[in-house]
This record gives sequence, C-alpha cells and structure tokens, in this order.
Amino acid sequence: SAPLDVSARREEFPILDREFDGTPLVYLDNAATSQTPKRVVESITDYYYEYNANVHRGIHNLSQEASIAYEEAHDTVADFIGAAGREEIVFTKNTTEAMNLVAYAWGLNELGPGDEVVLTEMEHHASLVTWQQIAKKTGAECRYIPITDDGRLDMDAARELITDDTKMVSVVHASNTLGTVNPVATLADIAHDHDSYIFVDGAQSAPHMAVDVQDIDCDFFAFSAHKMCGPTGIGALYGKEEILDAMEPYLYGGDMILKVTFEDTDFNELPWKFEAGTPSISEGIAFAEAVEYIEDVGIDRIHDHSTDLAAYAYERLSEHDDVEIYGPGPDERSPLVAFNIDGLHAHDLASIVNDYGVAIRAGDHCTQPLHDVLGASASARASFYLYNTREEVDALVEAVDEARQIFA
Ligand SMILES: Cc1ncc(COP(=O)(O)O)c(CN[C@@H](CS)C(=O)O)c1O
Repeated sequence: SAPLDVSARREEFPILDREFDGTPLVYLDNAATSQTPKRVVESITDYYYEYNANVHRGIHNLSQEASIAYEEAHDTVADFIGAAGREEIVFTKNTTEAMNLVAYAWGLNELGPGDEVVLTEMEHHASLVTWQQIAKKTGAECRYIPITDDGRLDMDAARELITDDTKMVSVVHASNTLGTVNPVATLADIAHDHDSYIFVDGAQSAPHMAVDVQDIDCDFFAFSAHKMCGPTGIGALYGKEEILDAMEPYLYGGDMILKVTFEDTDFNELPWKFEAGTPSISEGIAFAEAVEYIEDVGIDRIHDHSTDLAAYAYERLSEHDDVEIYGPGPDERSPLVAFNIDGLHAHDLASIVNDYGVAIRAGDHCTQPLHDVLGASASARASFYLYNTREEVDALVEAVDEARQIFA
C-alpha cells in the first residue's frame, strides 16, 4: 500500500504550524499525548452545536440523536480492537481508570491472602501502583517478571512466576519507556494454563499497531483516546462479556440501573452497568471519530511510518558513544526512544532542546521502578506519530548536539 502522505496529514493539525519566537514546533512527545486533527475537534463542536442532550432513552429528538451517537461510538471502538461488540467496551476517563475499574470491581472482591498478581518490571504506574495497592488491601502478593539487558521480558522467569496461585497477570503491551512490544498472546496462554486472567495495557499499542483482542485472547485490554488523535478524558476498557457480566459494578448511580427500590437495585445491561451518571458524551463521540480517522489513515501505514522514524532516531542518536538508549534494537520497538547522554541530566537536555522548538519528555515516564532497574533517575524520551518527519528527527539530533556543546 502507498506510504503515508505526511504533508497532507500535517495539514489536518493546525497546531503543527505553531512557532515559538519564530522557531517552529517539533512535537515529539506523542507517547504522552498525541495531537488532534480538525475532524475530531469538529466532531465535538458539531455535537454541542447540533445535538447536545443527555443520553440513554431520552424521549425528545436531541436526546435520541445523542444517545445513538454515544452508543454507536462503543461499536466503533469495539470493531477497532476486534471486540465482539459494545457490551465488551466500557468508556472510562482513561487507561488508568480502566485499570482501577478492574482492580476495584474484580480485584477487591476476588483477591485474598495466598493469591498473586504477576506484573512486569516495565509496568506503567497505572497498573503497577493500582495492583500493588489492591494487593495490600486484600492480602494478595505482587510478583514482577524481570527484564533482560536489552529490555525484553525474561520469558523463562515469566513461566516460573505465573503459577496456580496467580489470579491476574497485568502486562504492558508496548512499553512507554523501553519501546519493547511484549508477547502478550504467549503470556495469555501461560496465564490461562493457570486459570489466571490477563489484563493487557494497550495505551501505547492501540494507537500504533493493529490490535485484535480475540487473537491475543486477553481478558481485559485498556487504552486512551488522547494517545491516538482523540480528546482527553475518554478511554476504553475491553473485557470479555462473560467476565464483565459476572463482575460487580464499579460506580453506582443513575444510568447503571434497571430497577431501584428502597431495598435493592437491579443493574443495567453491559456496558452501561459500568457507566454511572452522565457520561463524557462529546468525548465518546470524538473517540469514535479519532478511531475512524486512524482507520482512514491506515493503522499499518501509521505503524510503518512511526517505527521507521523511531529506528532513524535510534541510528542518528547512536552516532555518538555518549548516548545510552534503553530497550531493544532499532527495528524491534514501538515508536519511541528513551535515552540518556553521559554528563547531561535528562531535564537539562529537554529544556535546551525546547529552546530549539523540540518537544520531548524527560523524567521517569511513570515507570519509576523500571528506572531503578535501569540505574537511571530519569531519561529523555522522543516519541513519534503519523505526522512527524525525518527532518524533525534531524532537528532533534541537532538540538541534542547543541546541548552537548553547552554542557561538554
Ligand atoms: C503504557 C501506559 N499505560 C498507561 C498510561 C496511562 O494513560 P492515561 O491516559 O494517562 O490513563 C500510559 C500513559 N503514559 C504517558 C503519561 S505517563 C507517557 O508519557 O508515557 C502509558 O504509556
């Protein structure tokens, strides 16, 4: 298929024309949040200009239009990741909330002393802190699959750590620090061999690669709209229907009910059982618009384009031997490069490259335990998406060279 037409795509993102005192923006912080194309922003304004109303079984026309759009947005998101249908897609605020929903609605009720939750050393705080705290509350234990020297999961250790005491395996699909893409289907097989559930954190995979939750056979999957051209404040929890059906609700209130008496309540059908109160209606509709945009551009085209940029950045940054890049080689990573430069703190590096218009992230990227394993208090990270170019990678490398001169 034809390669991605970057210049045409860039036209769809007005923010990419930003300049700071005449210096063009070079936005390379897409793993933190992506930019938003006009059609996604317009889907929000259209909603508020044309059919803003509260949802779920309204009588009047506006409410019916808003309800249909919001409910069908679940269908669009379900199709995007290969879920059976809307009953397997709960809209949440973000990936973090999706993880908390399962940890509270399932973990708090099902975990107890002697049970184990298996995580990995490369987990984001969204899963690591959540399961760590739920384990403390329930008396369960967390175990961590170690990483190898080149930032992959030690699968031999994984097979040792996942046992019949394991009740949940929670694993990041694509690491937001290492770029490692984990063998989640294999981990799902191992988890299921021990009657454990598996939760795949898809925050950095869904925006960048084709995902089919039925192929992976994960029990839960979560991702956020704002990392894939959608708005903030909306994400999705995928769960197998039979598992969500058996789970307690997470939040109580309106919309998540069918019948309420003073004595008790019958809860609504899926997924509404897990969506209490007035939802983020425009965000949900815009989430679906973002999915359709990604599908129009082509997820495989996006993958090839972004991973090529990451490989190019890896090669160019490696031209100097004072650079340490974390994670696997250039051709085996999701589209980001986290690195450090000898004698130059990541925060200093990021603030200097910012003077050249280059926006990267510096810090722990919400993976502090992983940075402890890496022996780094922080790292700089450049992350790429469909609208970035090789010239922007060159701008990054040149700005890094400037920083090197200043601190050399
Ligand atoms: C692997 C992974 N898992 C969960 C999250 C949380 O996504 P939320 O939409 O914030 O809930 C993120 C978001 N990581 C951002 C903010 S720390 C980054 O700069 O890397 C992630 O990368």
